[in-house]
Amino acid sequence: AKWPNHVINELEHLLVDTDGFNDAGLQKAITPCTNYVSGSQLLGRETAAQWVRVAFHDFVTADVESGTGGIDASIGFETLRPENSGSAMNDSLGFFAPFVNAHVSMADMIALSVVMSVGTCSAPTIPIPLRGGRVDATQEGLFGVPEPETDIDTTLDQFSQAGFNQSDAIGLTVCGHTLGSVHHGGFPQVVPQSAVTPNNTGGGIHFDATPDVFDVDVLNEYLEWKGQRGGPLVTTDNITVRSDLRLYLSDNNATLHGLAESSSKFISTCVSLLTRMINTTPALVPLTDIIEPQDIKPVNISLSVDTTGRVLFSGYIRLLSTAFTSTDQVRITWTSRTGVSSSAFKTHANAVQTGNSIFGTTFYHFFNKSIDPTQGISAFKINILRGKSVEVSSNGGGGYPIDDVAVFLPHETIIGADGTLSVHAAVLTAAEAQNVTAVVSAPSPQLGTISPAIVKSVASFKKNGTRGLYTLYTATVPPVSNLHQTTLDLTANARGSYVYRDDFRRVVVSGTSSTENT
Ligand code: HEM
Repeated sequence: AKWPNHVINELEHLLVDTDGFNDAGLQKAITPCTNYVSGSQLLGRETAAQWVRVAFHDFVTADVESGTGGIDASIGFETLRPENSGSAMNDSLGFFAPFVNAHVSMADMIALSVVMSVGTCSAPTIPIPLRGGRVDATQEGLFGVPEPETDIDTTLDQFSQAGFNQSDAIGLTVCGHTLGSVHHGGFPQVVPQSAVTPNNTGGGIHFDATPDVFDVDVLNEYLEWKGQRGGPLVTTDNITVRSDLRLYLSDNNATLHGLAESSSKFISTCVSLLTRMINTTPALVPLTDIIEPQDIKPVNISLSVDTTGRVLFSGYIRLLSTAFTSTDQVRITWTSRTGVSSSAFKTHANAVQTGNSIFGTTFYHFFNKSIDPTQGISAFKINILRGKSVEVSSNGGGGYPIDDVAVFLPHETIIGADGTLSVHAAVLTAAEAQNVTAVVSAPSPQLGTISPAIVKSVASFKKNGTRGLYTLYTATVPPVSNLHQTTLDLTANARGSYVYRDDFRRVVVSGTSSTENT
């Protein structure tokens, strides 16, 4: 996919920037994999396991024949149903909510969290391919999550409606139940009060000896009848709630014996089943290509127009250690507004900071360059210099596009005492803009779910002075919830039906305060 693809760039960021500079903050929640991010460690709960369970509960009420349900975050509206009991649902959606924005749906967060959990809680890393583009439901969906009490025929019917046959259902369940526990708190009919101890106040009993590792242990312990013997849903005294045992025995353990052939057979089957699970979405929801870690990634690239009318071009180039080293140098070259190249149109990006990820080390390079506004800029290329060799990254040929006609100025946003925003933009005067507007996308609370809805509104800009070759514009935006997740797409309609855009900009940059002057 050509840059910029905001969905892919955002999800790639959450997946790859997991530590150090520009850490997106997702992986830390499950590091180490025993961690519980939503409360006391003494509860015996595990965030990584919760994330996988949430995805299962969202997915399994899909009706693939009619093309409804699946991973669509409808689970947020369904947390009061007995079939979704336990703390996993609201813990997870509550943790994901601050990550949601105009291009990151809650449904994509649910899918991404499975990839993150399985990838983080395995060594070597088990990679589940991630696609993006899921759309959030606006209301609850069908019932139909199998419960410990559910009889085997109903359970298999529920999986079948979601597109999973008997051996898929057995496989997916044993794959899920390699992580985490069944808790007395939530499932007292399965786990007795005696499991509750001062260090395990939620009364969790593991499915296998390694509840924080995505591995074949659960299966081996069950088949060899040792350790946790498959866990509480196999071994509980309450026969009615031995749902895993009923499921595993429904084909006389044939599926499980097949999976137990080797650890790699187990892992590859789990990858395939979990991939199908997270890619089960309502019909007509097209998913993106598989999101690969980008070796070379432009990050936070933006233009600004300063008070003297200078155009400032800035951003980061992130290199990944899978293809580059810390000593590789980065140079940016660009073409003018009309597409002309010049040896003068270049700048260095200096190595600033690094981070780590399951995909390698990230090397961030920063640049901030003043551009001659009479020449402007329309596209840039990234040159990586190693010794005498130069690798040019040109976004598939034409360069990375950047629009210098319409420029949003997030550093100049002013927040009034009542939360009203005054936002600013600069549009090249020569373009003779007729109409400057912005769509503001604010993740906002909605009734019935902890997951935010993206509320969109349109702001109309008015002329407000000039800066060099640019005309300044300003608009008023009513108070938004979640200011730091709110983004704006600026559009200037100009002479000759040209349309200029500055898309997916944060309305404020962190650190912006109401005292900043315009
Ligand atoms: C017949 C099907 C299933 C039933 C009846 C079932 C039931 C349960 C129950 C009762 C718990 C305990 C939750 C708690 O105490 O918080 C649990 C935990 C879990 N389940 Fe399932 N499950 C099924 C299938 C699956 C599948 C297909 C997956 C994922 C692919 C999955 C993933 C998990 C995970 C990761 C946990 C641990 C959660 C934690 O530690 O907080 N389950 N399951």
